[in-house]
Amino acid sequence: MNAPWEPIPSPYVEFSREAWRQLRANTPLTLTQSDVDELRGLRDPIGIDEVEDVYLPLTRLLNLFFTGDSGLRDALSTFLNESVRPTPFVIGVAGSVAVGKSTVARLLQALLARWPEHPRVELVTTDNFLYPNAELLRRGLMTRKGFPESYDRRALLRFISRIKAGAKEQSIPVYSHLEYDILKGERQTVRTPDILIFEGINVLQVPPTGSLSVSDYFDFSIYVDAKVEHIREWYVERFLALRRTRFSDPRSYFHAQARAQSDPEAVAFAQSIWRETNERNLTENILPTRARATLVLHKGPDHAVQRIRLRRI
Ligand SMILES: Nc1ncnc2c1ncn2[C@@H]1O[C@H](COP(=O)(O)OP(=O)(O)O)[C@@H](O)[C@H]1O
Ligand SMILES: CC(C)(COP(=O)(O)O)[C@@H](O)C(=O)NCCC(=O)O
Repeated sequence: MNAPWEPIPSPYVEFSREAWRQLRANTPLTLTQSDVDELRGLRDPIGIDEVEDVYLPLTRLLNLFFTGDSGLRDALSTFLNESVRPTPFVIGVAGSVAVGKSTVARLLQALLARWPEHPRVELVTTDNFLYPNAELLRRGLMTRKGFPESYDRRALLRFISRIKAGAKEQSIPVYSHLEYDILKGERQTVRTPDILIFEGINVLQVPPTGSLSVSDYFDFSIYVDAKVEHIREWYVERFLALRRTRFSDPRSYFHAQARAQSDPEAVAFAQSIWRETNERNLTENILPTRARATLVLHKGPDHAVQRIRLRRI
């Protein structure tokens, strides 16, 4: 019998950025710096070198997994003695608020769509499935936005299971960061793609016992990781940048507040939203899901990916 202190082998293999970039093989660079500038989030300094070092090897790996999927489908077809049709390959992208998930997701969408095997790549963010503010207020959840209970989990599950079941198209709600709410009367149409990227803080959440969760439908998942103290800084810096830009739009939820607050008051306000909502959610709900990801991208203090961990078992 093994002694209780014997270590459990890690399911991951870890790469430095230098080692990972060698795995690009001959994957061509299909984006320019100005494409990257359009795709990156506010205050995300990502450059073309990072696309080459980190994201080209990653798209090569994803393409290999995508192609390998047809082998499993053939096995199932043989077993069932009927043809099993392809379903969209679903990639989950998880991680804290302000860690830069949306840049990763948009870059992957642009890069993967340039491969001939899977030209149709859709990107859906889970904020579209948040309850509207009126419902969050009714449930006493307005300061818990982003926590698992602030999402319509049945709608999330219905969406992803219909995608996998081959529904031609679906209409889903639309969340606006500007208005900080679900938009009344607006819908996004999602046509069943070759690849679906499903991005959101809680996509790797485990379901309550006995039920399914969206991650049960993932073919691959990515956790975007960084130290909590770095993400906190990024959140506050981004809040201040938004205050100088998007919050000046009268439609912005934070418009009146941004005008009334002094600079130090704005910093204290951003720090309090971070502390009371986002950091709590990170430590209680998001970070514990990291161990479930197929791949972990670890960012350093300058936002750049430094280390990559890939599940090999
Ligand atoms: N209050 C806000 N107003 C306008 N845009 C915002 C606001 N908060 C976040 N965003 C934008 O929404 C996107 C998603 O942000 P977030 O959920 O924190 O994820 P991440 O930073 O990991 O991509 C980012 O592009 C960010 O710039
Ligand atoms: C909308 C979010 C919950 C992110 O949602 P996601 O797309 O990751 O499901 C987050 O950006 C947010 O607004 N959090 C609430 C606290 C805050 O204002 O930062």
